[in-house]
Amino acid sequence: MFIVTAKEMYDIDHYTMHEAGLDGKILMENAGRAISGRMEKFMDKSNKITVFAGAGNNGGDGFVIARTLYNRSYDVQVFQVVPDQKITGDAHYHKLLYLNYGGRVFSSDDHGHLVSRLDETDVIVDAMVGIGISGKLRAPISDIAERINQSDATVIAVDVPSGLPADEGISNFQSVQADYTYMVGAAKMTAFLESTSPYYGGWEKVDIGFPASSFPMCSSRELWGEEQYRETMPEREKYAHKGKHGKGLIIGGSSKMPGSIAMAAKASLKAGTGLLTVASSETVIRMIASHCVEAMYQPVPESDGYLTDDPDLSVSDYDAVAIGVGMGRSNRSAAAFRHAVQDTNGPLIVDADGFYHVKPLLDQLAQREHPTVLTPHPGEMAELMDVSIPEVLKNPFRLSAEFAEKYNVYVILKGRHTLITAPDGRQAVNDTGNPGLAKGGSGDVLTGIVHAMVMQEQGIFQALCNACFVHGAAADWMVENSRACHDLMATDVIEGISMVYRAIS
Ligand SMILES: NC(=O)C1=CN([C@@H]2O[C@H](COP(=O)(O)OP(=O)(O)OC[C@H]3O[C@@H](n4cnc5c(N)ncnc54)[C@H](O)[C@@H]3O)[C@@H](O)[C@H]2O)[C@H](O)CC1
Ligand SMILES: [K+]
Repeated sequence: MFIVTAKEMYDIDHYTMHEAGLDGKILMENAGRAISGRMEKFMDKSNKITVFAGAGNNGGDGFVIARTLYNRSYDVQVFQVVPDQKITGDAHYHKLLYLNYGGRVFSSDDHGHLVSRLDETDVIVDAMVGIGISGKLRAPISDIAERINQSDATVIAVDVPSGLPADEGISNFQSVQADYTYMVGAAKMTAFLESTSPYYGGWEKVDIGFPASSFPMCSSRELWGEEQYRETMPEREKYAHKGKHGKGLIIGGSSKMPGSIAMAAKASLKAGTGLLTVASSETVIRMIASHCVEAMYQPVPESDGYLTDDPDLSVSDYDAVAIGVGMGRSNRSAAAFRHAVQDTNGPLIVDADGFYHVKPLLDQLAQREHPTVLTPHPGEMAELMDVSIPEVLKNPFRLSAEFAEKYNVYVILKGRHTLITAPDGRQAVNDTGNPGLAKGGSGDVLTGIVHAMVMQEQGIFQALCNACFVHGAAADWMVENSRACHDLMATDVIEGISMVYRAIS
C-alpha cells in the first residue's frame, strides 16, 4: 500500500483521468460505493445515518455514500456545510443523483434540526473536507467538527478526518475525531504521525480503480506489512552452509551495560546470522558469554569500563558490522568508531550511543562504498540533525529523507510507526509492533535483527524493512499469545522471532 502526500494523490488522480481516461465521476462513484459497502459492518438497518458534506470532492464522496445507503433503505440525511452555489463539478453531479433518487439535503445552518438529528444519529459520515484542506479548519465547519466530536454516534471519516491534511508538517490543527477512516486509493502521511494518527481511529484503504502503475510513478513511499515480507524475504536454500548466512561482528558493551550487546547478539543469531563474533571488553565477555553460548568472542582493550580501539580487530573480515550497543559515550571509544567506519567492508549498523560517536564522522559516512544504517529514535534523530524532538515528530518523512540523502545512509527512525528511509529517497513505514516495545532493550534487539537481515540474500532496503517487520511481528505474537504489553521483555521479543519465522513464510 502506497503512502502519499496530497500532491502525489492529485498526480495519481490526474494520470487516471487524463492519461488512462477514467472519468472523475466514476472515481467518486467507486469511492462512495466502496466506503458505503464496508461501512455496513458498523450498522444495521434500524440505524440513523447523518452525512456531513462539504464543497469539494470529499463532499461528493459523501453524496455517493448517502445515495447508496438511502437506496439500501437506511434512514439517511445529508447536512450540507456550505451554501448550494459552492457545490460544483462532480460533487454537484452526485448531489443531484442523490436528490433524484429521493434523498434529502439540509443546511447545517438549521441549528435546531442539526442538534435534534445529531441526538438521534447512530452513525456520522464525515465528508466535509478531505485532502484539499488548507490551513486550520474554519467556521462553520470547525464548529460542526466540535459538535461531531461531542456526539455519541460512531464517526466514519471519508479519506481523512476533516481538519487533517494528507501531508506532514502541521502542529496547529483542529480535527474530527473519527472512530474509523476509509482512506481513498492510498494511505495518507498523517495516518502515521504521532500527533495526527489518533484522529483516524481504525482505518483501511479502499480501492477505487486507480491504475496500479500510477502509484509507483507518483510515490516512493509504502506501508510494509506481511504481504511485502512474504514477497521479499529469501528462503533458505536446502544445501546452505553457515557461511552463506553471514559472518557478522557486533562491537559494543561496557561494564555498566553488558546486557545490551548480549541481547543484540542473541537477536542476530536468532534472526539468522550464520557465524557471529562479539567484540567487547573481557569484563563484559565474562558476564555475557554463558547467556549467548552460540557466539564467538573477541576481547578488546578497555579503559575505565569503556571499550577502546583494538587496531588488530579485523573488521574488514566480516560481512556486516554493528557497533554502538551498550557502548556508552566515553571519548575513549572514539577511535574504535573511526576504525569501524574506515575499515568495515560491508554494511555498517550504528545504534544507541554510537550516534554520539558517529556524529563527528557523518561526512566520512557519506564516502563509504557500502551501506551504513542508523537506527535512531526521535530524540537521537533530533540530536544527530541539531533540531528539536517536536520538529522530528512533525516532519519525520522529510527530515529522514534529507538526512539519508545528505550522508548517504539508511535511516530507521524508530517509533510507533517506524520509518525506514534509503539514501535514494525510498521510504517505508513498518506495519507491526505494539506499545510493549517501548522498553529498554527493544532497540538492541532490533539492531541484532537488522545485523542478521543485511547478510541474507535480499536488497538492503528490503532487508531493513523486513528486520523492522520481524521485530514488530515478534512482539505482536508474544502479546497475542503469552505476554501483555506491560510485561513484554526485550528477551521475549527474541523468543518471538522463531514464531514469526514459523508462521509467516
Ligand atoms: N483522486 C482522489 O484522490 C480522489 C479523491 N476524492 C475525494 O476528494 C477529496 C479531495 O477533493 P478536493 O475537491 O480536492 O478537496 P476537498 O474536498 O478535500 O476540500 C476542498 C474544500 O474544502 C474547503 N476548505 C479548504 N480548507 C478549508 C479549511 N481550512 N476550513 C474549511 N474549509 C476548507 C475548500 O474551500 C473547498 O471547498 C479527497 O480527500 C477524496 O475524499 C474523489 O472523490 C475520488 C478521487
Ligand atoms: K473528511
